[in-house]
This record gives sequence, structure tokens and C-alpha cells, in this order.
Amino acid sequence: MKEPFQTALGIIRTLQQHGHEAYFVGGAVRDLLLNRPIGDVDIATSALPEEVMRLFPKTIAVGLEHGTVAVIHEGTPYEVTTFRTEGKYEDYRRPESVTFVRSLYEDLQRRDFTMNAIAMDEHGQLIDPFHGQEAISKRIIRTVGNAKERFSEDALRMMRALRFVSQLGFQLSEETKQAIIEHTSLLAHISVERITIEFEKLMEGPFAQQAFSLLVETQLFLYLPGLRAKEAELRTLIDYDWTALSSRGQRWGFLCYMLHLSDAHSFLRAWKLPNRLIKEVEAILHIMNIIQSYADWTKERLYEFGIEHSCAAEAIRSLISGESILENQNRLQQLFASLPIKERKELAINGKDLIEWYKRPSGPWIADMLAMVERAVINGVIDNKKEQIKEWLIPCNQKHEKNC
Ligand SMILES: Nc1ccn([C@@H]2O[C@H](COP(=O)(O)OP(=O)(O)OP(=O)(O)O)[C@@H](O)[C@H]2O)c(=O)n1
Ligand SMILES: [Mg+2]
Repeated sequence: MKEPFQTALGIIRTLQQHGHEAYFVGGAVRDLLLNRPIGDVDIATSALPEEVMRLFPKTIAVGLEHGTVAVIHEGTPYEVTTFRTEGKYEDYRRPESVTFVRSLYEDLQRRDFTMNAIAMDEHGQLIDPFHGQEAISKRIIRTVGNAKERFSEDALRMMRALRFVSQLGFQLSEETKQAIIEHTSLLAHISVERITIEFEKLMEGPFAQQAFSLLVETQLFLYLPGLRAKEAELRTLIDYDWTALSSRGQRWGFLCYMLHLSDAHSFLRAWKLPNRLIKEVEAILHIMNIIQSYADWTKERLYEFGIEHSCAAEAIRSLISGESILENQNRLQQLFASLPIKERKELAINGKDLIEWYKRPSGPWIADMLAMVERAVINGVIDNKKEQIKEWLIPCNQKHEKNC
């Protein structure tokens, strides 16, 4: 069996030796069948959480209410979850407590999509009662059993369906798509944090364009933060190759720019993004308001904005205007490399020097003068050398030093 399953096999064997059933389940089995990079390996077992905790020396009770225990095995944590059904869902979210069951079949039956409801035993044999392999080979996302029930159990699954479209390029089955169309409003019950995680994966996937098309077609966008009145703008996103964008900042920056937001800050806050990311996106948007074409780049602007944010803004601008992102970013990198200084602290003089030379008390004049020197250095008017800067600022005839 190939890694990472081979290492995790130790956990399955220990559980079996103590009379329990245990299988690999979920995304790892799906990704193995798809030949995709395998993420976290999850294990489902008939053992109760207390039994799992008793059997392994190192465990963490990560989600006991959902029956999940993390087992630390050879230095890596693996989520081991007791077979369960999720009982009654009264508020369309995953329930606070679950009902443990003793059969794998019942456990697989409560999962979201058939491709995610395949188990694999210790010999690599697949247990696939809902025909997940067939769905994978036909490239179809289909709920396990009744789609309406699955989405009513956990409305986030509608967003998951679209992010899987973006990641895998699969189609939604007709029943699954119809059920989403009928249940979009249930998304209002789901926390923004969970929605944001799925939406970011959706923006990042190789088939993001298809997923945006479905966001509009199903009208699911109506329940996403700040998008309710943005149908026309969302439609324009379908025409762009999102894979050209290479960071979270670039993707959110592109989204905000294309949505013509009057208040990007509030929009990003509504998605509960981290402050650092919000600041980054705002900086990128600021640059995009100033740089309308490549010709607008000057050494001074590049110096002021910094290479990171400049490259991000240039990626978005190039994508929108149909220019080569790589070419333009390379040109920008070269321009940046040619700058004599990259930030103020590299300037050969500081405020203290100015106070000494001019024999004036500290004040706002210092910042003004440093900015002037900075500009002269960046534009190659003077070298970044202390003596040369002094000479440029205070020509010899104005000095009061003896040896001048
Ligand atoms: N709302 C959800 C979330 C998860 N699952 C089930 O739990 C498994 C693991 O969930 P998770 O790790 O969140 O998703 P993955 O399908 O593994 O996708 P990823 O590769 O992105 O982790 C899923 O495969 C699916 O069987 C579910 O039925 N309903
Ligand atoms: Mg997973």
C-alpha cells in the first residue's frame, strides 16, 4: 500500500487486533482513486472514542462530540472517527451530538457525496455501496441518497459541491444541482467562517470558472457575504482564468476589483478574513487605482508600493487586460532590481544627520527632506553616499566648516 496509507495502516491493525473494524475513508480514498495528491488520511472505526483513546498512547480529543479522536502515530496526527449517523438536523448545521452506530454502511450513508463515501480496508479493497467509483469515472458529483436530505442535514455541503467542481472539474448530477437550487437559502444557517474556507478553495481550484458559473446558475451567491446585489459582476468572473492568480491576496484583490466595490474593507470584513490579508488586499486595490497600464509604473511608485504588492496588482491588471502576467512581472522585478535602494532604512543618511548638518531642531521638515533625498537617490540624481548627499543638500559655499 502506498504512502501515506502505509504508515497509517499501523492504526488500522491495532484497532483490528482489539476486535474493532477500521477503514480508510473520505477525501484520501477519493484522491487516491483520482491520482491526486493525498491530504489528511481519515480513519473510520467501530471502536468508541474512549476505546480508541485507551488503545493508543498518544491521542488528542479533538472532536469528541463528533466521535473524533486524533491519534498521534509516528509523529503524525490521524483523525479516527467512530462510525456514526448524524441524527436529526434541526437547524441545517452539523449537529452538536451524534449517534454512534456499529456498521460501516450506516456511516458511509450519512456522508455528503458518493465519491466521498468509499471506504478502503487494510488490503486496499474498496467498500463502495453507493457507487462512488462509478461517479468518479464519470466525473460526477452526486449526493449519497436523497440530495435534499443531505443538504438539509448540512447546508455547507452545497458550497462543498461547488468547490469540488472547481478542484476536480466534475459536473453536478442533475438531481444534486436541482436540490441546490431549491435549498440555497439554507446556507444562511451556516457560519461565515465555514463558508469562507470553502469559497477560498473554490477560487483556488483549476476549474474556478465553472464553479463561478454554477454559483450564479444555482443562485447560491445570494447567500454569500456582500454578493447579493452583484450578479452582473459575478458573471464577468466566469470569463477569466483564475489559475493565473497565485496567492490569496491576488484572488481576493481580483474579486474585489471586478465587483466594483465602494467599500472593499467592509466586504472583506464580512468574510471574516484575517486583518493581515485585508490590509494586503487594500494595498493591492490602492495600487490598481493608480496603475491603469504598464506605462504608469515609475521607479518611485514601485519603491513606494514595494515589490510584493506591486507584483500582485500587476498580475491582476495583466489578467484583466489580457497581457502576459509573467512578462510584466519580470519587467517589474528588473525595474525593482535596478533601484539603488529598496526601502528607507537603506538610505545612507537619517534624521540625525540632517539635524547635525542644518543645526536645526527636530521637526516635520526632517521627513520632508528625507523624502526629497530618497526621491533623488531613486531617480539616480545622486548616489546613495553620505558625503554626496551632504554635498547635494548643502553646497560648499553655504557650509560654515573650516576645510570646506
Ligand atoms: N459537510 C461534510 C463534510 C465532510 N463530510 C464527510 O467527511 C469526509 C472528510 O471531510 P473533509 O476532510 O472536510 O473533506 P474531504 O472530502 O476530505 O476533502 P479535502 O480533501 O478537501 O479534505 C468527506 O470526504 C465526507 O465523507 C460530509 O459528509 N459532510
Ligand atoms: Mg479531508
